[in-house]
Amino acid sequence: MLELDELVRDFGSNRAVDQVSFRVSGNRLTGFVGGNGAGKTTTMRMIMGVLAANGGEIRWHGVPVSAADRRDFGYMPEERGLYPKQTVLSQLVYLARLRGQSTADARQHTLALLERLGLADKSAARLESLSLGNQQRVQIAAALLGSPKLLILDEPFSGLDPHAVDTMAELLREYADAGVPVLFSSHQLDLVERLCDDLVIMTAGRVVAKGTADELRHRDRPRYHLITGSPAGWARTVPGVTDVEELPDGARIELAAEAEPGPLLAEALRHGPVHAFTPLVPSIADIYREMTAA
Ligand SMILES: Nc1ncnc2c1ncn2[C@@H]1O[C@H](COP(=O)(O)OP(=O)(O)OP(=O)(O)O)[C@@H](O)[C@H]1O
Repeated sequence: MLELDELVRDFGSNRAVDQVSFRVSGNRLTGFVGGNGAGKTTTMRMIMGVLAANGGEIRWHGVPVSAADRRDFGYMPEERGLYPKQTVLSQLVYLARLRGQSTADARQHTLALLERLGLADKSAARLESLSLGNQQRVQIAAALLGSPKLLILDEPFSGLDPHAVDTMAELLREYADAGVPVLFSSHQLDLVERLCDDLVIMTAGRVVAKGTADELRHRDRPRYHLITGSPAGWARTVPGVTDVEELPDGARIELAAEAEPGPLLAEALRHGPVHAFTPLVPSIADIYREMTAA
């Protein structure tokens, strides 16, 4: 498990990362979201040791992370950084060898990864001759070389077509299932919703929400959509109801955190037929908007 404990980073007078604490656990995909300039990349760079922290601690399996630990971390940096003029295969084999693999293993592993990422026919091509999405896939392959014990991926899905997104999502799930903690940043909230087990939301350098996706979805007061065929303003008088948004055919109703929906439904039935009574669970995008609203 990776733990960030009160991490701080300043650029001059700008505190880009402000007392950031969260965990990235094995068997979990952790989505890292936040607006432009929220501090995600800076946090990831500190995890990788590319940037020093001004305060706080990063622990790997309970002890401060070392340079040797970081050599086992797979990293896809925001600035990408492979060589445009070199062929795909030669630079990936070179990187795998830097991670300690023999040439034969490096080649075999690289070819298997390229096959998996749909790039088998591009292995002899120069990186710069590939489409942007395919260059992105090569960057992903670079992060997965060797047997990474942790994956830190800065916007791994940007620029990928839907099939590549699915392949990438499957691949990340396999790493997580094998016990590799995965932290990935993304602005694609639908994708984060679909993929992640845990979520960290940052705004202006601070973590404003974190937890399992389910915890965050059910953190708020429960809300229900009631359809009765006529405005349900009467719901305001039901014990436990904290807010009613009347609709032409019913209402959207909020209950107090601990309130049960039974009395509300019973009262609705007393007023006439009930066509629907549905819990309204916020999406990750709803939660994100609420947590990052100025
Ligand atoms: N090398 C640097 N020098 C000065 N300021 C920096 C540097 N790197 C980042 N910053 C500042 O730190 C803050 C956080 O930036 P960061 O790139 O970490 O955000 P981010 O959440 O990754 O944003 P995005 O989603 O746009 O990539 C911003 O105010 C940014 O301008």
